[in-house]
Amino acid sequence: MDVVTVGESMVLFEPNENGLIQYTDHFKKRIGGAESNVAIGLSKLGHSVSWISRLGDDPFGRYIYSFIRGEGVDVSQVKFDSNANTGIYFKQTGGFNQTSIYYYRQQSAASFLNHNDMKEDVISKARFLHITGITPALSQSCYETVIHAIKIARKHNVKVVFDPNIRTKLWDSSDYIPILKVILKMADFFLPGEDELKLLFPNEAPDEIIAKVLKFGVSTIIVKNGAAGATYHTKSESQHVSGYPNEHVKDPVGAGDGFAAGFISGLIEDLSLSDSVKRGNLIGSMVTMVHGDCEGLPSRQEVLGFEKKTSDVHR
Ligand SMILES: Nc1ncnc2c1ncn2[C@@H]1O[C@H](COP(=O)(O)OP(=O)(O)O)[C@@H](O)[C@H]1O
Ligand SMILES: O=C(O)C(=O)C[C@H](O)[C@H](O)COP(=O)(O)O
Repeated sequence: MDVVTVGESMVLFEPNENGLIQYTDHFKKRIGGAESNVAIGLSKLGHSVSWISRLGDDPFGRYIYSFIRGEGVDVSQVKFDSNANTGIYFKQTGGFNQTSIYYYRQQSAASFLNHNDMKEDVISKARFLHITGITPALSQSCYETVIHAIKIARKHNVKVVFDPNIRTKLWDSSDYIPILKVILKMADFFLPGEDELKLLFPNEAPDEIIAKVLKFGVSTIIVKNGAAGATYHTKSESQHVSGYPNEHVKDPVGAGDGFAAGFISGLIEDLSLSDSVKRGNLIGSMVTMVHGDCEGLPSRQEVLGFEKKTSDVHR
């Protein structure tokens, strides 16, 4: 495997028409989940990736399983649990030009992930382990699972990519600060949004934060900044890589995961850091143009077509 990732996926319900959920009668059923978004993105770019998770033994679980498997992701490490439900969530994008997320995922099947679900022979053979800050927010056993997976990765020189994906609705107050810092200190690549850096290091200057994180042992920090692109920092250089602003943003959710898929894909192909960030920016931008968290993740041909676009109609 090129990449292994672990985390929860949920069925996502989104109003069929622009409007507030309170007044909506019809919903479109989709799927979401940061780690499976990244897995699907990598698979569509031609890489081998395994997604580890737990799903309820229910129709939603089977729908998610088939969808992710259908995108070419290895799901051999996914377990069905007959004693817990698959998580769901609702997304309101229409209305007042603000996206709101409502989770129904407490005690979900994925919140019962435990360290026995992490197989050394699976993780040790990968080049990268992708971890987000969502999984440790789900339960104590999920937190321990993530730490266990990272320890296996480090033992076998598998590089750890950490996206903090801070979801304040999943945490009690600012509990995420010490917990996500434990993970950060074990990571090789750190992919925060600019806003997330401020949440993790309140009242500290950006330069000081970068210096501190590099001292933790993280080799590369990539700070994402929406349409503006992203800036990467290593011990020896800092460089801003311009984004791909577009006038067709339909849904911003999933851009960060698209970025992660593009960036990791660049690393797998031994592109330079700058070109890997550029690919992340491109895919992040493409994801925003399509409704849904993962439906805008492009294939390799679509990436090339987008870069060389000469016409709006392809026939
Ligand atoms: N409106 C946008 N236009 C173009 N590119 C975007 C836009 N929003 C996000 N992106 C791309 O996706 C990346 C990740 O998005 P961002 O919103 O910064 O991350 P996160 O969701 O993790 O906070 C950005 O660095 C950028 O490359
Ligand atoms: O919220 C959660 O728990 C999820 O996993 C659902 C979403 O699919 C990702 O959060 C999208 O993440 P971004 O790419 O950062 O927008």
